[in-house]
This record gives sequence, C-alpha cells and structure tokens, in this order.
Amino acid sequence: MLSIKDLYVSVEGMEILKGINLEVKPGEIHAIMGPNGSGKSTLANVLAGKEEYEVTSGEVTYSGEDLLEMSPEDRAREGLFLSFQYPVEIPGVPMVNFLKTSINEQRKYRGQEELTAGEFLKYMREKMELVDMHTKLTNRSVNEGFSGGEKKKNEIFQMALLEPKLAILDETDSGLDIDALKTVARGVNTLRSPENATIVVTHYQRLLDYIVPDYVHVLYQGKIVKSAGKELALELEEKGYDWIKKEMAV
Ligand SMILES: Nc1ncnc2c1ncn2[C@@H]1O[C@H](COP(=O)(O)OP(=O)(O)OP(=O)(O)O)[C@@H](O)[C@H]1O
Repeated sequence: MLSIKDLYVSVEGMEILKGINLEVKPGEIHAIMGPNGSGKSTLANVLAGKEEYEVTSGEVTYSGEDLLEMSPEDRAREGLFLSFQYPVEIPGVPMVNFLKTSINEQRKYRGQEELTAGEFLKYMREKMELVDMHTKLTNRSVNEGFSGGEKKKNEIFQMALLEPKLAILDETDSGLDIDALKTVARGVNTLRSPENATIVVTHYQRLLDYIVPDYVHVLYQGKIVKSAGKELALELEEKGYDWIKKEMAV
C-alpha cells in the first residue's frame, strides 16, 4: 500500500528526514514513536503533500502510484487521510457543508453518485454515534472554538466518514481525556479491515493499548532506527529513549 524508500526531506534548507525506509501493507497498523523533533510530523506532512517540505531524494509509492507526483487533493481523493497534530479552524464554514462537500468530492472522483442532503445526514448520524460526536459540534464552523480534545475527536469523525484506505494519525492522543481516547480508538478500530492501513504517530504507549499496532518504529534524528512488534512501545515507556540514543552513538 505504502512504500517509502530512502526518503530525504528538507525544510527551509535544513535536512530533517535522512533516509526513511518504511513498508506498510493493507491490514496493518504501524506506530511511529520517537523523541521530540525527530521528524515524525515532517514525515506525516510530506505524505499529505504539504508544500514547504522539499523532498531532496527518495521514492514514495502509494497503491502502485508515485505519491510525490500527486497533488494533495488527489492524495485525499485516492483515500489518504491525515489527522493533523494541530487541526486548523475554518471560521464561517459549517461542519455539515464541509463534510458533505468532502464526501461528495470523493464520490465524484470514484465515479459514484453524490449523496443527497437526506442520504448524507443519515450517513453522518451513523458515524456520529460511532465516535460519540454531538450535534452541538457539527452545527458549528469547522473546529471553531473547539477544545483541543474536541478537535482531535472531530478529526476521527471526519476519518470515519471518509473511510480512508490509509490513515495517518499525528499525535491523535494529545489532549484527549481517557474516555475520548477510547472513543477515538473505537473509531480507528472500526475502520480496521484487510484493505485499510493506519499509521499512528504517538508519544505514549497508552494509545497503543487501545489501537494495537502490528509494528512500532522509532524515528530518531530523521531515520527509523528501530522497528519491532508492539512490545517495543512498552520497552520505550519503561526505559525512555536514552538506550536507543546510546546504541546509535556506538
Ligand atoms: N516549517 C518548518 N520550519 C523550520 N523547521 C521545521 C519546520 N517543520 C519542522 N521543522 C523542524 O524539523 C524538526 C522535526 O520536526 P517534527 O515536527 O517533524 O518533529 P516531531 O518528531 O514530530 O516532534 P514532536 O514529537 O515534538 O512533535 C524540528 O527540529 C523542527 O523544528
């Protein structure tokens, strides 16, 4: 589904990713952990197609296509979803309009009929239940005045509606209370299928109690320096990153 080969990325002339290699197959959940500033969000942003990140070398293939050649819009239409570390507010754009447009854009691209207002509302209500979303939020402008946790939950709600092939969740757990964390995990787990994959960027093992990854990778100084099963997250929780830094120094 996603194949990253020797990816180098710079921002404002500074090299941040220094040779990332990662293979994600359908059905898999990968967790990316690592110290602050190691390049986790940069990786997520490059995959989403954010402009200020310059790919200086390497390849990224998504469903057999060159992802780096695709516009951010086409990436989204092809089923790539990124939840941001800091979701943006879009004042004046009602949530319902935003979501309906997103869904229908995707359906048009896939040659499917657009949903009518009634069909969309029915679909939206189903998904609202799944992630415990309130109409007091869906009746407002996108993310405007939402609390940190509400923004995160809203991202998962959008994900549940769009049913992406590959979801990249950047620090979805930050700012969530324990009940919201479980709700978010339920949303992610419901989407889990042999056809879909998820990459979760997180600092804390606790999220991985609920979204159980197949692989955990440690990103350090722009490279994936360690990959293992879910037990690696427990080891990191217990020991921190110093032992990995020491191993790298040797
Ligand atoms: N737009 C930018 N301009 C300048 N530097 C940037 C930019 N984006 C990222 N960086 C730098 O790149 C490095 C990696 O940042 P990134 O946000 O990818 O790290 P991270 O692993 O996600 O960190 P955290 O765990 O703190 O969220 C940092 O030193 C950061 O300051």
